[in-house]
Amino acid sequence: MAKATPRTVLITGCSSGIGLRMAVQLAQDPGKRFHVIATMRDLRKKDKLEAAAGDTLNKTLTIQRLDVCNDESVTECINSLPGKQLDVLVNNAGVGLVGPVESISIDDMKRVFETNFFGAIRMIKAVLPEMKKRQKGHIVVISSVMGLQGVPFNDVYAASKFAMEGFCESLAVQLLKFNIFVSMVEPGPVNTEFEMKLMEEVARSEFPGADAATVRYFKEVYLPASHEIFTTMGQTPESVAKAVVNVIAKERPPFRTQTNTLYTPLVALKYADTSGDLSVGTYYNLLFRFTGLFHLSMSCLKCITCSCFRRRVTPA
Ligand SMILES: NC(=O)C1=CN([C@@H]2O[C@H](COP(=O)(O)OP(=O)(O)OC[C@H]3O[C@@H](n4cnc5c(N)ncnc54)[C@H](OP(=O)(O)O)[C@@H]3O)[C@@H](O)[C@H]2O)C=CC1
Ligand SMILES: CC1=C(/C=C/C(C)=C/C=C/C(C)=C/C=O)C(C)(C)CCC1
Repeated sequence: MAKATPRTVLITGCSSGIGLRMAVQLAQDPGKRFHVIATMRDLRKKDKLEAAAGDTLNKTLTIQRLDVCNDESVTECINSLPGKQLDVLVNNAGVGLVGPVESISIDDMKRVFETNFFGAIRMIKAVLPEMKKRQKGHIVVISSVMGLQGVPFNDVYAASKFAMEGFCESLAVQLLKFNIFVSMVEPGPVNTEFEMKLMEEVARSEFPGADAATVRYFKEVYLPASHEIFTTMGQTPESVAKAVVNVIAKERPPFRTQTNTLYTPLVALKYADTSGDLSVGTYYNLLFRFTGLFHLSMSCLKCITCSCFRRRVTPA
């Protein structure tokens, strides 16, 4: 039987982290099912991807410039594709933002929405006409657990991911009529440059406009706890990439995929109590009341939700 033509997959934000790993895993697919257009806004950063891509470079993986915040850049990149056609779009490019809201300028907040929300929508708008014409396509969004459940001091970042979730939940229904699938991938903390970039910004800020108590809660309570979460629960970008490859490979891809089972119970709290008090109260307790016991409570959480525990309760 003749081999199927590889599907063209365009990924945004491939200079580092999850984007880079997704690009490489798809390009190295043993069945050669994909041709990857790995994009980044600054081609001076392409060395790391080139090295990781190895001999797939310019075979199953090509690198192109694309800034999701720039109309011309997006048009130029899409127009350069044969027939302007794309089978899978992976919206991965994203930026974080942490800190007390009082100290964050509206311009900085807008920058987060420009990338995480409008950037992804700019991409979706650019590929939809062709996908609809061909009645075929898959749009993947690297959302976050913070697109489902807020986390203190991440208010604006969480809002940008919630916005994406609402947008895609609405769009997915209409697109099914055109045989186009939408998939949200929701990782918990992932050990990429993401956290380091945030910590660099935090180190530079003097938190203008925020009161001393809030700054103290942020620096002395939230930051160490958050670091602990990345250490105890953080996934590798490779494992998130693997989850995305599985989603892309499915004939009927799921709408939602959480990649970190350790984090799932924290998200589930809001569905267990529709008043929302259970999740707000639990986050409050974890952050402010059990701070001394934080390490222990995280270990308990890990124990309750880890896969070895599940294995014991699954019938043989
Ligand atoms: N790390 C984590 O804990 C989690 C991350 N996520 C999400 O995963 C995605 C990838 O993040 P991750 O790999 O961790 O972080 P990285 O910081 O390693 O990667 C982010 C990527 O986005 C790119 N990017 C930023 N702005 C633009 C833009 N305007 N146009 C094109 N590319 C851009 C960056 O490029 P450049 O190098 O030029 O800045 C970089 O390649 C993001 O959407 C993030 O929100 C979700 C859950 C958890
Ligand atoms: C779970 C939890 C916390 C931190 C969660 C963090 C830091 C999650 C990070 C998720 C990321 C980085 C998603 C990216 O999109 C707190 C508030 C410390 C204490 C309460 C319980």
